Amino acid sequence: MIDEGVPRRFATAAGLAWRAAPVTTIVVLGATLALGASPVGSALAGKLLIDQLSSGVTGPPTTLILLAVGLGGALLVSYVGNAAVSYLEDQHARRLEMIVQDRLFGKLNSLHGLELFERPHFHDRIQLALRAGQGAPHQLVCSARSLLQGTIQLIGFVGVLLAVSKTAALLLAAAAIPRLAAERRLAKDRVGLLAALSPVQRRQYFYSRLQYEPRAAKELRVFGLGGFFQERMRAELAAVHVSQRKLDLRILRVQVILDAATVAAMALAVWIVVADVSAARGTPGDIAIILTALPVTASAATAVVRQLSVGSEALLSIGHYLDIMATDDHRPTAGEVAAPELRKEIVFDDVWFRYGDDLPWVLNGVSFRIPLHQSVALVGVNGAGKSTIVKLLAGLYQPTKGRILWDGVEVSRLDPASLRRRIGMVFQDYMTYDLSALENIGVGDLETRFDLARIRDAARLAGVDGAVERLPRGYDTMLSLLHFSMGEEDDSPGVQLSGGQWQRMALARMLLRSDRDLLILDEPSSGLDPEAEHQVHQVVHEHGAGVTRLLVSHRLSAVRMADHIVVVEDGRVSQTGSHADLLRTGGRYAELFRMQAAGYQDEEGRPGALPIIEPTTETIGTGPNSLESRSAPASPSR
Ligand SMILES: Nc1ncnc2c1ncn2[C@@H]1O[C@H](COP(=O)(O)OP(=O)(O)OP(=O)(O)O)[C@@H](O)[C@H]1O
Repeated sequence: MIDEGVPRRFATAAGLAWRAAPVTTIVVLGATLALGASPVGSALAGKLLIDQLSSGVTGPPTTLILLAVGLGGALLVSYVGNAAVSYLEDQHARRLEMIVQDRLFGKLNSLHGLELFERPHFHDRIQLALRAGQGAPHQLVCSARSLLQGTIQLIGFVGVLLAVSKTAALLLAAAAIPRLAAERRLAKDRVGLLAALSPVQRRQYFYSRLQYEPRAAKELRVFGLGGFFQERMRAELAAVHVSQRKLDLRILRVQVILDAATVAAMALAVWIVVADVSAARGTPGDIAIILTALPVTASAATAVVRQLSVGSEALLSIGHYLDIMATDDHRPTAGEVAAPELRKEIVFDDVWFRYGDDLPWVLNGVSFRIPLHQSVALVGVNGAGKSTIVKLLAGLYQPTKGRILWDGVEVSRLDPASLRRRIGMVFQDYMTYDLSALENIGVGDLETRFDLARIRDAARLAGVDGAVERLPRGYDTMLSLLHFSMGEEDDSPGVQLSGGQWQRMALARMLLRSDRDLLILDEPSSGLDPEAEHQVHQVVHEHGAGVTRLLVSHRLSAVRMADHIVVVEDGRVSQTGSHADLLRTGGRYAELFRMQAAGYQDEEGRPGALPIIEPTTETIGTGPNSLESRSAPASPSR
């Protein structure tokens, strides 16, 4: 929320500006003082020149020369100085942008949980903070500079005006007061509108992206949805425009009234001075300086008020930046203990969880154990809570009630980064990065991301090495439909893998971490054909032997190899045991298993063309049936 105090916001902006470029800040400050004084200097030099020439007294030529040089110098400072300061400000703005961006993204990357990233409000706040972060500190620095420059100018000219005519000076000052109040109000309205429009703009962005993203292009064309989303995008944009137009109209109305009042005050002031000079209460130089000073004073006053308004708008926006920087992960105990090597077991002890206070319970007291060096498979129907269990174990959410224990220490007390270094994981909704094939696997372990030999080993185990080798640039091929073009001319379509091949890339990414304490595989083979799926599980089984594993799969033929099977129903554990135990005792698992097995049997009850797969000793990556000798079905898990 934007409830940070103005001094705090100002201190933040000034601190950022100073850290971005201290020398530039000092130079700009000095130049600002000179620029603020130069118009007053040139006006005074002009008045003195005119008075000197019109007095008829022939003074020494040195006075005239000095006045002319002074006038020229003041003009030079204001012209050249403005260009130089504007150059320095642009440099300053870039450094400021870099610092603010570093801090904002540093903050976002330091948030360990997923909760915040799934909230629309948080996304709106990020957008506002990014916008504020990019523009507001610089806006504030510029307006502070302009304010200083304008104030010096104003003080100088008001001094001149006071010397020439007090009434004229007071008149102009009076005209500036309502402008000040109105601009402050409008600044608040502008920032308020920005925040109010954020959700609308988010939706508009979402609908617009759908119309050009390659991932959505298929369905949009097949279902003929282009016009539908275009219309929705249009409606959101129209709503944005209506609100903006309302504010623009209000600003226009206020400004027309204020400008008219200023012009009237100026006309009155000129009339007063002209009357004074006609009555021999002034000199021709007074008229010259008043004619220069009046418009400059009026525009300096307007500029000062405007800069106050721009500055306060920037200060309000900085509230959004501070808001994100102050965001916490609601993890009061996290980070106290570095995750130790797993020596005994992981225990889910009466774990309850729901995704929000107003949402239903997803886990209702889940308890089970994952003993060291053993494999546990989670089984259950869609929505039973399996992926939620997995995400809780990885520390991406915290249990609402109950405990998850890593060798007796609550996972919520462990430093999340150290915990994740001990885990290798494949997600059900794995990522497909717009990076090279090498990096797509290499990001699984950043420390060895350029170690081609290790990456190839992982790819071979996952059965995708051959497919990658056949790509136009092998492991250096960019895997992206919208690949990062190498130049203007390079507009060839990017390379994409099939759904199954992508899944194997995700598996290879995890296999780079197969030396970790715990491997978590959430539906690692859903996009693979049955034989490939069996082989993937075989690899995980053989390669992961001796590693503690948690596996989620709907294919019960794949989980039967697990040491323990945990059946999850409606957020509860309904059965545990080995495959044989569970078949013997009957119940939900036996029911599901028989149902799936029946699908693979012919009418006489014999195994059909796709048998329930028993573990074999076949090695992945070699032989005619190796994964990579066959192309995977194009059926991504998402
Ligand atoms: N981020 C989320 N926010 C709110 N609800 C969620 C979220 N993720 C999952 N859920 C809900 O939690 C319940 C359990 O989901 P979960 O993904 O854990 O089930 P699952 O057993 O893995 O299902 P599947 O077999 O379909 O993958 C579902 O009702 C789902 O709607």
